Formats: sequence, C-alpha cells, structure tokens
Amino acid sequence: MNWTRGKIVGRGSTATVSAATCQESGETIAVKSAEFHRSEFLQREAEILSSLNSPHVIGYRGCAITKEPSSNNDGEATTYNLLMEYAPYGTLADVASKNGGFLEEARVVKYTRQLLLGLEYIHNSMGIAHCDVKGSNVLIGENGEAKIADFGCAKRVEPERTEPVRGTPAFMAPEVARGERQGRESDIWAVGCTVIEMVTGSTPWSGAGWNDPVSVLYRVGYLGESPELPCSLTEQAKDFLGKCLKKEAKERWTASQLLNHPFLITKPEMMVTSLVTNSPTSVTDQMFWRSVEESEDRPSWWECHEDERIGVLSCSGQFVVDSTWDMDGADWITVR
Ligand SMILES: Nc1ncnc2c1ncn2[C@@H]1O[C@H](COP(=O)(O)OP(=O)(O)OP(=O)(O)O)[C@@H](O)[C@H]1O
Repeated sequence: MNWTRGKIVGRGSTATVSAATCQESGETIAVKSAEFHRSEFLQREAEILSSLNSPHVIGYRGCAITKEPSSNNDGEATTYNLLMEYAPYGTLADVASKNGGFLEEARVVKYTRQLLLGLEYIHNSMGIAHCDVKGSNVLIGENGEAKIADFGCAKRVEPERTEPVRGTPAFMAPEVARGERQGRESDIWAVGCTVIEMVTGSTPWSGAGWNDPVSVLYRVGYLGESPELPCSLTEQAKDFLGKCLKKEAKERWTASQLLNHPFLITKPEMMVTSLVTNSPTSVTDQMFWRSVEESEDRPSWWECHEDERIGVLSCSGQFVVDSTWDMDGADWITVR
C-alpha cells in the first residue's frame, strides 16, 4: 500500500502515531512508527494485530519499513511502521476528558460492553491476553464504537509461558503486581479499573493520593487492597466491579460471563424509552413528572453530578428524535 504521512495524532512511550492517506483508496489510516532498532514492541504488536479480525479491535492495514529523517537530524533513519485503521475520536480517555473528565452511565455501559466483546474475542478465540487494558488503549472508531488498541504488551496465553509482566501499575491485578503471572484474568481486573476511570475521570488510586507506582503495586500485590469504588455507583455497577476485582484471579468472571451481568444487560435506554412512550404534551402532564420522579428515586451515580444528568437528558433526545444519532460527536455541529 502506498501512503503519505500526515500530522502526528499521538505519542506513546515507544512510538509516534500519525494520520496518513492511502494513495490508492484515499482512506485515512493511522501509522505507528518507531526507529527500527527500537521497534521490538511495535513489531510484536504488528505480528499480533495482523492475526486479529474483530469490529472491537483496531483494524490491521499492514506494515512498512521506510527511510525517514532521524530524530536527531543526523541523516536518515530506518523506521518501522505499523499501519492501522484510523480512530477519529482518539482514546476513551480523550473522550472522557472532552466530556468534563468522566462519562455518563449510558456510555460507560456501551463502551464496557464493546471492550468486553473485544476481550472475549481475543481471550477465547485467539488465546491472547492484552496485558495493558486501560482507557488510553481503547480507541473510538468512526461510528463511535470502542476498539481495543496498543497490543505492544499482548501475549499468547496458550500454551502458557512464563514471561516478565508488563503494563501500567495502576491497572495491574494482584498476581501481576507480585510478578507471578499475567493472563486473561489480569485483563478482567484492568476492565474493572477502566470502568472506574470512565466513571471518575481519574486512573484508579489517584484519588487516594497514591501516584507512586511502587506503593500502588505493594498495596495491590501484598496488602490485598483493591481500588476504591466511586461512592455513588449503583448496586449493580458495584456488583459488576466486584466480579472484576476479585483478589483471586480464578474467581474473577470471564469476559463472556461479564457480558451477561445485569449491569450491562439492563439498558439505560429502556428508562429513556418509557419516558418517551409516555410522551408529555406539557410540563403539567402527570406522566412526565412521575417518570422524572421514578428516575430520580433510583440510586445512581449521577446523583452527584449535574453534568451527568445533562448527559442523560441529551441521551433522551437521541432516542426521541433519531435513533441513528451518536453521542460521540460525528452527527453534532457546534453552535456558538
Ligand atoms: N489507530 C489510531 N487512530 C487514531 N489515533 C491513534 C491510533 N493509535 C494510536 N493513536 C493515538 O496515539 C497515541 C499513542 O498510541 P499507543 O498507545 O498505541 O502508543 P504506545 O507507544 O504503545 O503507548 P504506551 O505509552 O501506552 O505504550 C494514543 O494514545 C492515541 O491518541
């Protein structure tokens, strides 16, 4: 594939990501690049990504070796490039920060379900553990769907091999923090941490002032502590997180089991639909106020946040007016 590099859209610890245009099709793609002599993780990522094919995993488009001006301007450097599907809305963490730092319940449920569908596929069908699940490694595709990305730490878990643990300390399960093993179950712990990140807008442990990775690993691995659950979560959400954050890896639910958890099955839009079905003709309509009271009686995490309520109300609009609308920005225009 011939392509032309465009602007830089992200930088990680190991690589730089640019948008690029495919010359034949005109498609915008993402190109993740690293100097060849430092591209071991990127090549490993390309090898794994090339074997995957799921709407919930960022798409592989190929790889290429190019000659580019070196970073210290002393001639040309050989560069390894991984070509991928382009995700125009950036990462889950970017989407949350644009939304004021955290996401409302409907979107937390939607993204968690899509993340788990991706993990169910890589865990069960491909025998792969991602090993670095977190909001900044989940990309939002052009239709607003969450897609797992950054397979630089991923590993094949069948047959199981002992390898050094990898990933991000704040998202590490107890067995990973102790350096014992890292597998599918450790990804599930990280899903719990990612839900906390979506709800609070912060990585787990940061609220407790534990920004020191070594202290976090000690607390998780040796003191048996789990990240604090946001106070205002619903009982269903707390139960869901409890299944992800079990200290014993074997007791954690699998991605397939979690997909059937009531937290993901009870659709927030049902509440919205009933509100719509009872469509009021004026604000004095009793059904309207009863619907509002019922929804306010529910213990819910957005009791604490007015912004969240506004998010839900705009979500109602989505279902009333046009079910194809998406909250992620594609169909919205800025009104000044
Ligand atoms: N396919 C893509 N489409 C759009 N943006 C992307 C894409 N892939 C990566 N990015 C952007 O580039 C950033 C860095 O990418 P990525 O996390 O894969 O790099 P990394 O070097 O592996 O990072 P880390 O430091 O987490 O290991 C992402 O946070 C995201 O903003």
